[in-house]
Amino acid sequence: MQVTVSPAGISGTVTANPSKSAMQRAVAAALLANGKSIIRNPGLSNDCLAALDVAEKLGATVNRKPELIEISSNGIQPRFDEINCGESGLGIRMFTPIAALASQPITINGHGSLTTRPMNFFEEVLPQLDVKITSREGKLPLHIQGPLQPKDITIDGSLSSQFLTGLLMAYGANAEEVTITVQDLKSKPYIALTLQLMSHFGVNVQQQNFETFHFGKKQQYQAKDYTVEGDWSGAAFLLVAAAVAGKAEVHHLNTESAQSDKAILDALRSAGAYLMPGMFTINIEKDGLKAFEFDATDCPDLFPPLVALAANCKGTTKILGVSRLAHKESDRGITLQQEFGKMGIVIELNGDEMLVHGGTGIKGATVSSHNDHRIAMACAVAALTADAPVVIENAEAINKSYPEFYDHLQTIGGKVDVAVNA
Ligand SMILES: O=C(O)C1=C[C@@H](OP(=O)(O)O)[C@@H](O)[C@H](O)C1
Ligand SMILES: C=C(OP(=O)(O)O)C(=O)O
Repeated sequence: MQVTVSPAGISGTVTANPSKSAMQRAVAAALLANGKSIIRNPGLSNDCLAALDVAEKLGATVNRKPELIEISSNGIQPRFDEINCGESGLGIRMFTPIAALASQPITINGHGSLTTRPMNFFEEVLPQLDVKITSREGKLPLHIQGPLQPKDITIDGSLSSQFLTGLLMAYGANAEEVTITVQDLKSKPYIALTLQLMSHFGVNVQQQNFETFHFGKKQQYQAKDYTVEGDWSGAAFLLVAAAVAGKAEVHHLNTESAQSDKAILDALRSAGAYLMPGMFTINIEKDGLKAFEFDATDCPDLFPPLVALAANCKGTTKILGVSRLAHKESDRGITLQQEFGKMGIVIELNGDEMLVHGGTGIKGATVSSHNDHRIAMACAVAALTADAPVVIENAEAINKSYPEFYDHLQTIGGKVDVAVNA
């Protein structure tokens, strides 16, 4: 699908889409519980749909209603010997240890960019928990056979927090007096979100400094009623759109959320945007924008919207944390450099540092999403202040996290033309 976004002013009110990070965790917890859980404001992005499909294959019954989803479960009781996590990094890294709670052999698969993302962690760690595993040299498909036995273990958290999220969720089902110790954990707020979600579903973990995670007496996930929060990582694009091209009011964003990407507010403030945050509504308006510095090591998904923001800020913006981007849906440091380069914005990559030379004028161009949802959305936002339309190829990539994105952009004034067959 090809989408053309034309330069336009932004003005309007919109409600943030549901967070796929929260939704996927909730589906996993509902699967691990006994009884009927209700998920309100459910996400229907591809990653969320993949999580629902995995939950069904591992034993849950999913009943979709107009405003909510019911998930009934009796814990892990696989109905199939293969699960498919779609393109979701969180999905595969969370559901692999969960599937390993079963004693039967299971193949874990996925498609698209997920087939090239590293899973070596599991080969190092799962055998220590009595799980047999083979892979295609650290990549999909994974063949596992449990049952996973929670034990004291030390792991490396530097590549991704998602592996720890998976272990925490799986341990929650039957761990007793064991501790996970983590070295060099990145993306810590995502672990705070995991612990918050687990606690909502009745499993509490004692953590210290995000280094040790202790499970005391045996606990059990309880079926719960859960409302999915608005997604800061998707809303970041709308907020930046307003900051560079007009104004907007975005609803259903919790400023007290555990989501790491609410840090977009700090970056917008540093860039000089005019912000009026309420408890669940953010009002934002364009003001004199200036280059800024921001450390995105623990919120790597903010790089694409930050680059769209920086492209509009006069001067050189410095963003730290580039090393966190290599293994996402694309190698995002490089894809941002390439695609923004086509729009006339020079980006330098110096080790862990990204320098964006902004305020030089954004040019109309044909760009590629590299099948990466956040690259497509960043280019769409950059188009708002370009000198001519920007054509985005493989624009359907947004469906991974935010299928409503182009509609939402239009709701607040964006000019978006979709060529379905292109
Ligand atoms: O746990 C999660 O929901 C996520 C964790 C982050 O990954 P890393 O821990 O690999 O940074 C983030 O990039 C991803 O989009 C979602
Ligand atoms: C990297 C992302 O997700 P995941 O790792 O879950 O595929 C993302 O949403 O940008």
